[in-house]
Amino acid sequence: ILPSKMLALTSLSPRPARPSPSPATPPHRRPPPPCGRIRPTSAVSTAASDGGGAADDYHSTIRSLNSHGRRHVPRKSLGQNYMLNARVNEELVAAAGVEEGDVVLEIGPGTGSLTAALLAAGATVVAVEKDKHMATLVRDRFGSTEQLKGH
Ligand SMILES: C[S@@+](CC[C@H](N)C(=O)[O-])C[C@H]1O[C@@H](n2cnc3c(N)ncnc32)[C@H](O)[C@@H]1O
Repeated sequence: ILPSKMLALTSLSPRPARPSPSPATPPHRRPPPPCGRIRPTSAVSTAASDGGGAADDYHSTIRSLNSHGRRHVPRKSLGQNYMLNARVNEELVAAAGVEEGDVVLEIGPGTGSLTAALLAAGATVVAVEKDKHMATLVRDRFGSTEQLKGH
């Protein structure tokens, strides 16, 4: 079943016809395809830029990602994509029924955007982040507070 579905999807998106290679340029001499440099902002979600969220969170997240004199490139292998819309995080926290005094285990806080909403709701957050750069970023973002325990 799966292969035929995949074929059906492929048939909905036909590839544009390739231009035939110039006879003067042998295949092994063709220049590589253009590949633009990945800008850090293009590699993260831009939910806030659609007008649906808090602009401050978007800008502070981008600043955090590029702090410490480095260019953060999200790692696909770690599923690194980040929520930039503070309102969505607030809705997630409300939907989960997180209340003052709750203890929440957050696996993979990333930039700490959901962490911020959890802390604002009065929860104590135990955050476990595998990427040491992201872990540093979260520590820097919130400073030392009894409400956040990072690992
Ligand atoms: C989808 S991103 C985080 C999203 C974040 N909660 C937000 O709202 O922006 C997933 C995070 O989990 C981290 N991560 C991936 N594998 C992990 C693991 N095994 N243990 C802890 N953190 C992990 C990644 O480094 C990344 O920061």
